[in-house]
Order: sequence, then C-alpha cells, then structure tokens
Amino acid sequence: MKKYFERKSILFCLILTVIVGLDTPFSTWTYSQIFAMVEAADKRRVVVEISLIVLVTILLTFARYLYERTLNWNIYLFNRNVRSDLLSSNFVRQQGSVSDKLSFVTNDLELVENNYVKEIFKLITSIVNLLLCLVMALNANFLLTLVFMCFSVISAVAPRIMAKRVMLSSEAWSASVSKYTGFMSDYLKHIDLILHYNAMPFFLLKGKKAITDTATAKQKRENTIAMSNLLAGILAYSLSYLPIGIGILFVLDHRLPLSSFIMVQYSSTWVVNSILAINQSMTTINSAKPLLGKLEKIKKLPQSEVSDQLTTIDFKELYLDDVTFSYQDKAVVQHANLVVRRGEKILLTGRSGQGKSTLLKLIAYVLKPEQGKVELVRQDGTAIAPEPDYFGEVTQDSNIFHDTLRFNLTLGRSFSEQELANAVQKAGLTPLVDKIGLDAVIKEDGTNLSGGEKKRIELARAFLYNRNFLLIDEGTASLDPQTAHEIHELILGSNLTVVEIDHHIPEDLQNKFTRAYKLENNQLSMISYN
Ligand SMILES: Nc1ncnc2c1ncn2[C@@H]1O[C@H](COP(=O)(O)OP(=O)(O)OP(=O)(O)O)[C@@H](O)[C@H]1O
Repeated sequence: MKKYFERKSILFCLILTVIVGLDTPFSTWTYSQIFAMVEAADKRRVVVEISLIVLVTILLTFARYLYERTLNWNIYLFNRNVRSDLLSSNFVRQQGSVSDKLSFVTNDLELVENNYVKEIFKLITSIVNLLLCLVMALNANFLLTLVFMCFSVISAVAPRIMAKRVMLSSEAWSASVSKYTGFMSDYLKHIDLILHYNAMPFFLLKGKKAITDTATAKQKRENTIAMSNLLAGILAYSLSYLPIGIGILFVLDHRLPLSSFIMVQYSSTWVVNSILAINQSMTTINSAKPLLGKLEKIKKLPQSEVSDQLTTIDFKELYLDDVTFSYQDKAVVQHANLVVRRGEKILLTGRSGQGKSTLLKLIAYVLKPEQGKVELVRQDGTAIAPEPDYFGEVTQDSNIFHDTLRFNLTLGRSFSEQELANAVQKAGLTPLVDKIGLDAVIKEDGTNLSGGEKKRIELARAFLYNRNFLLIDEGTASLDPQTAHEIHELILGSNLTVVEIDHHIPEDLQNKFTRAYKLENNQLSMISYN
C-alpha cells in the first residue's frame, strides 16, 4: 500500500488524526468545566476559561478542516496511483472476464478506499478518544467510572444479540441484488433477441420477480435494523439513568463534586462509544482484507513494458517444429509442423473446437508450446521467438474503439496524412473516409458501421502499422458473401503474409492461397483443393 502514498502526507495526516481525536475529550472536559465554574462562583475564572475554550474550539475546528483536506489529498494519491498502476500492469492481460476486472477497478477499489484507507484514520481517532476519556473519567472518580462503564457495556452489548439477524438479512439482500443485476445485465444486452423471439412476457415476469425479491429483502433488512435499534434504544435509555441516579446520590452525600460527576458520566459514555467504534472499524478493516490481498497480488505483477517504438519485423519465414499444446489435460495440437514463408497465404480449416484459434495463438506466441518450437527466421538467418506485436489481426468480432475513425486507425500514434491516406486506400476504405471523414466518431463496438467497413478499418490499421504478417480468425464469417469476397480479394492480392482460419472460402478463391491445412484430431495436415 505504501507505494500508492507519499510518506510526508501520510505522516501529516496521522498527526492531524491524533489532534482531531482530542476533540471529544476536550468537549467532555469543557462540559464538566461549566459545572466547575458555577460551583467556584469566580467571575474572572469564567472569563479566562470561556476565552480559552473558544480559542481551543476554533483551533480544533481548523485542525479538523486540515485533516479532511489532507485525507482527501491522500485518497486522491491512492486513487490516482493505484489506477494508473493497474492500467499498465499485467493485470489487464490476465485471464479472466472483463466484467470481473471492471468490477475490481470500480467497486472493489472503492471498498478498499472506504473500508480500509479511511477506516484506519477513523480507528486512530477512536483510540485517542478512548484513552483520553478513560484517563479523565478514572481521574475524576474511579468507583463511579466502573459503575457507569458496567451499565454502558450492558446497554451497548445487548443489541449485538440482533447483530446476527441483521447480518443474515444483509446477506439475503445482497444475494437478491446480485440476482437482479445479473437479470438486468442479460435483459439490456439481449433486448433485441428477446423482442425477436417475442419472449418479453416471460422476461417481464422474471424481472418483476427479481425486483420484488430485492425490494422485499431490502425491506426485511431495514425492519431488522429498526428492531435492533428499538432494543438498543430501550436498553440505552432505561439503563443509562440508573448510574446517573447513583452519581447524584454520591453528589448529595458530598462524596463527589458535581463537575466530577458530570466528567465521569460524559467520559464513560465516550469510552464505551469509542470501544464500539474501534470494534466496528476493525470489522470493516477486516472485511476489506481479501480485496487488499487481491490488490497486493496484482501489485506484484510485472508492469507491461511500454515502448512507443514501432516494431516491424522483416522476416524470411515462421515455422512450427513438432509443436504440442494442451489446455490443462486436454490435448489440442500434437506434433504440428508448419512453415509460413514471407508473402505466403495459408488457409487453416477444421471443424469447430478442433483448435484452430489455439494454433493462431501459438503462431503469435501468445500461447507457448509445451513441446517443440515456434520461431521466426529473420532475413539474416537468425531465429527469434515471435512477439505479439509482430502481427496484425482481423477477428470475427472486430476490435473497434468508441473514438474517431482516425483513432481507430492510428490507435493514438502519430502518422502523416500521406501514410494514413495510403493505408485507407489500400484497405478500400476511401468511400467511408469520403463519406464521414477521419474525425467522425465511431460508436461503441462500431454500431454505426457495416461489418465490411469494420474489417476494412482493421486492414487499414495493419497496413498503417506495416504489420506484414496478418492473422485472420474467421475475419469475414459475419459478412455477406459479396463483401467477404471483396475483403478476400484485397487480402489475397496484397503482399502481406497471411494465416487465415475460414470455413467458407469460395472455390475461385481457394487456389489463391499458397497452401491449405486442416486441423483434425489434434493433427495438422496439408490438404489440396485440386
Ligand atoms: N482458455 C482455454 N482453456 C481451456 N480450454 C480451452 C481454452 N480455449 C479453448 N479451449 C478448448 O480448446 C479446444 C480448441 O478451441 P479453439 O477455440 O482453439 O478451437 P477452434 O477450432 O478455433 O474452434 P471454433 O472453430 O469453434 O472457433 C476447444 O475444445 C475449447 O473448448
């Protein structure tokens, strides 16, 4: 955690937390002093003490303001540093669902901020309150302090009987909220499909049930809390007057001055409140520990090497030599051999689930073979392991960003207008650029573009970046035959090196591939279309 803060600001915040912690003991002392002043009947003392109280109150209020500002600064540092760190950490590349990662960088980090960082400062304030109030009360009268504390502890601990019920009702509410969110997420994502299948009535029924369950669970939780508060209220009010009565008897018997009685009564209440606050803070801090552990693990991940150098590999060939790969125990590719020479167009077919996409990932070295070698041979004959940034890619679900058309091509790197125009022209994207311009904003997932336009954007991006090795995973599967044909003509007529997975290559295009392979039963074999 230290990494995300500045030592000086944390230290300053800790000092201010202790000063702010003096606030409650000071109010307690002030309150008892009111009675002490009345008892002393000394007007000069009243003037001096009231002036002192006003001065210290102003100073403490100012200290609280400074504390809040310093805490806000520390929270700002935490939020800025942790999120910037995650942005470039290997966390973004880890296996796992996008929504889990999004939830971590939003909800989970918010919880760490509130339930850990802020709570630690709260805990320190409570500890200062506890220690000072305890000293003040014991100093005023030891015996009466014990009496007050016993009664306060009973009234504070009794409502804990209800705590389990409150916790269970909170859990039930949280479970129903998660069911409702799951339903809403599916409902919003697939609303078109629901309309197509006329399934709205069933979804409304399902949705209304989820809504009712959530609302009921929430109501139940609130009612349980209200019941717990009722119990606490009854106990607190009835039990709090008993020690007050004993204190008054002490005062009437002249065993204790009135101001000391007030001090004991007021301080004891704060001692118990502080113990409860410490307990609550510890529970909150502990509840954030699993998330903190997750953050610590992520923090240990190496940072991605960020280089703005534009890599273009000038290679002779890429080969797979006796490559074997399995997911856990499931063999996908066994003893595969393949050579792809510069400029060749390789077609890869095979039934669904045979491992074609896995083979592309092995070529790009995103996955490493458990046996055998994948190497790229440079023009000078040296062999190196491929890197993901040597390849351009076109996938079935196009990678389109919610930004301008220009950004979708350049990905933020600067290219000259001439370079852009060349890439646009090579990819056959000129009609789109003429129509909407390079600075038009593309909607999320490219919903304002046709499938063909999205493919051409991906191709133009590869041309612009001079990615001369293109991996295509069913890149044209979602296009109409005419557009798919046009895109293929473009790819097969280019000087790019291509490995493409496709099931529906029309006959007139099949011969334009240099070679075709089939992946079946873990074996990669060459096929002929003649
Ligand atoms: N990350 C993974 N972990 C475990 N198994 C996986 C993983 N990715 C894919 N598989 C399994 O490996 C096998 C090959 O998957 P792959 O996606 O490579 O096949 P494919 O031939 O490309 O299929 P399709 O044509 O349907 O896209 C499948 O049985 C799949 O379930």
